[in-house]
Amino acid sequence: AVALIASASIVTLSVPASAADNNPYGLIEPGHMRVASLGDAKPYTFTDAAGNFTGFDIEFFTNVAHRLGVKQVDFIGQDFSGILPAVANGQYDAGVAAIGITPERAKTVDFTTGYLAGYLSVLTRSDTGIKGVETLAKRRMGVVQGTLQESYAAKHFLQTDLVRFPDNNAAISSLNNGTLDAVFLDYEAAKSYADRFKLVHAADIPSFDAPAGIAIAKQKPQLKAALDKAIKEAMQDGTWKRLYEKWFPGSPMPKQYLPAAQ
Ligand SMILES: NC(=O)CC[C@H](NC[C@@]1(O)OC[C@@H](O)[C@@H](O)[C@@H]1O)C(=O)O
Repeated sequence: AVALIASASIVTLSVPASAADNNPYGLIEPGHMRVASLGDAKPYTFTDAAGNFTGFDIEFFTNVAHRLGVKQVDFIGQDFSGILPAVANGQYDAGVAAIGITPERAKTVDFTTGYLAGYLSVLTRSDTGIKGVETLAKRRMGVVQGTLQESYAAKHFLQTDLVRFPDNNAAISSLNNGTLDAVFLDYEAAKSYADRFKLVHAADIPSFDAPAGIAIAKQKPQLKAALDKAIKEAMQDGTWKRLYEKWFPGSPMPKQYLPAAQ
């Protein structure tokens, strides 16, 4: 038999050096970042009265992006459950919204090093009699789809009716109109909604094993390395501490993000 020797001609598409140079982080648009975030997770990420995104995560990320030389950072509101898939498919350069780093989520996206560790909190009304997690049985509790609160509640609050919502606002309005007995969300957001609507803090569950990180698409090692470096710099020069005190006044401060003793 005649052996057909296939001559594989290897075509190397050489990307012009300039293209690689002016977009080392593989951004959708060089020098510009499109970031998926939330409008209703005050004080982490939210839109103010003028419709501008602000909050701890927003200001911290913007500071970090500027350290990468990225001048223009645009935040776009998304339902939480849509953020990671949209970051993974390149619709956004990053996802920033107090997104806890977990092995499950790291199958879809890559995360930077963590920048915020805190609690998951149960929020209720003063008339429900809910005092702690033991009093959640047979009650209706709202969670935002795709959050750690959803997976934690599904695993641990087996006697509780879980109702899934696209965002915090929808869940909180159901709590306020009485169709829910509680909502399970992040500690600082719970505090903000409690102040605004005279709601009551019922329980805090530590989530230190899943600190919030910046979500980026996989296969972007230069972007990840640059973001990690900038995050560490922002912690070391006291930026992180200043922003934490600005947005979470009076809250216990995790030690691991403070300037290391020189
Ligand atoms: N913005 C949201 O609704 C995110 C909800 C939820 N945040 C959990 C968390 O990242 O919030 C910030 C810190 O307290 C972390 O320790 C915590 O895991 C999550 O990642 O699912």
